[in-house]
Amino acid sequence: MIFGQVVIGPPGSGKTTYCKAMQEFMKGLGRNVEIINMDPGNDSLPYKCIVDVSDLITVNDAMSYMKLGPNGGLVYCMEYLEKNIDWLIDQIKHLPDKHFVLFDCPGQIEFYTHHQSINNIFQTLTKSKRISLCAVYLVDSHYCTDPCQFISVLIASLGAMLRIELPHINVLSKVDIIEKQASLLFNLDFFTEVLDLKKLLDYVPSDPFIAKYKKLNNCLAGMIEDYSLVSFLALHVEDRYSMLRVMKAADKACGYLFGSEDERTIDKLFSHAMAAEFDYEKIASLQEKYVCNSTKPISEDDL
Ligand SMILES: Nc1nc2c(ncn2[C@@H]2O[C@H](COP(=O)(O)OP(=O)(O)OP(=O)(O)O)[C@@H](O)[C@H]2O)c(=O)[nH]1
Repeated sequence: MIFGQVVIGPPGSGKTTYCKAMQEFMKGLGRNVEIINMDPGNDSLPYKCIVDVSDLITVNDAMSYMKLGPNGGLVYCMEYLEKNIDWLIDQIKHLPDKHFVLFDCPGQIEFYTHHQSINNIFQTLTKSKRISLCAVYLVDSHYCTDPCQFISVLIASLGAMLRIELPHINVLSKVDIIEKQASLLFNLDFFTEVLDLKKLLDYVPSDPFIAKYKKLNNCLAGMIEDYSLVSFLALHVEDRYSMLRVMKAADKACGYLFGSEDERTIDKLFSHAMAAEFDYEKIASLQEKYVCNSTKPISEDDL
C-alpha cells in the first residue's frame, strides 16, 4: 500500500509551495516521498516530480487543438486525464509499499465545487486498493480578516469536503502574514475551530451594498454550523511545528500512521489518542508568533 495527500485549494493558496516544503520536511524525517504534478498549466515547477501530467497533455495543447480559452483548456485536460487514468496508474504502480506521494493539483475552484473529474480521478486511484489518500485543502489565511470573505471560505471548504470523497483536512495557509492587510477580529483559534459564527456576523460592515446580504450571510453561517464539519489547521511552510501538525493530521487521515492492516492494533490507536493535544496548545504558539494583539475580541472603541 502507498499513501498520499491530494493537495487542493483555490489559485495562489500555496499548494505548490506546500508540496515542495512538505516533501523536504518528510525527507528530513527519513521518509520516501515523491511529488506528482497534476496541473498541466504549471510550467515552472520548483520541485522535481516523478510524474508530470504535462507529459500527457498541456493546457496550451488543449487550447490550440480544441480552440478553448485557458479555463476551458484546463477543464479539458482534467477530463482527458480522467479518460486516460491508466496512464497515471502505470506511472505510479512501481512505487514500493509505504512510499508517500503528494499530488499538486490545479487551483481552478470549479474542480472542487461542481466539476467531477478530480473526484473521479482520485476515486479510481483509491479503488485500485494500492493507494490510500486524504485531501489537504489549502486556503489563504488572509480571508480571516474579513467576516464575509471568511464565510465564503467556509462554504467553499465545506463544498470541497462533501464533493471530494476523501478523508479531508482544511488548512489556513500563510499564517505568518495573516494580518498583513488587516488585523484579526478574534483570536486565531476562533477561526481555526470555527467557534461562533454569530459573533462574526456582528462585524459584517453596515454599508448598504453588504448589508443587503445580511440575511444570506446569516443563512450560510447557520448551514455551516449545522453541518459542523469545517475546522482548520494553521500553517506557515517555514514553521516546522505547524508543518508537523499538518503532516500528522494527514498521516492519520490517509492511514499512514496505522501502517498495514495487521498493525492496526487497539494499543497503537490508543497510544495516538493519548498523544492528542489540547486545542489551546495546538494553536497558542502560532497565535503568539503571528497575531499582533492577543487580547481579542476587540471592543467597539478599537474600531
Ligand atoms: N508568507 C508565506 N507565503 C507563502 C506560504 N506558502 C505559499 N506562499 C506564497 O504564496 C504564493 C502562491 O504560492 P503557490 O505555491 O504558487 O500557490 P498555488 O496554490 O500552487 O498557486 P496555483 O498553482 O496558481 O493555484 C507564492 O508567492 C508563495 O511563495 C507561506 O506559508 N507563507
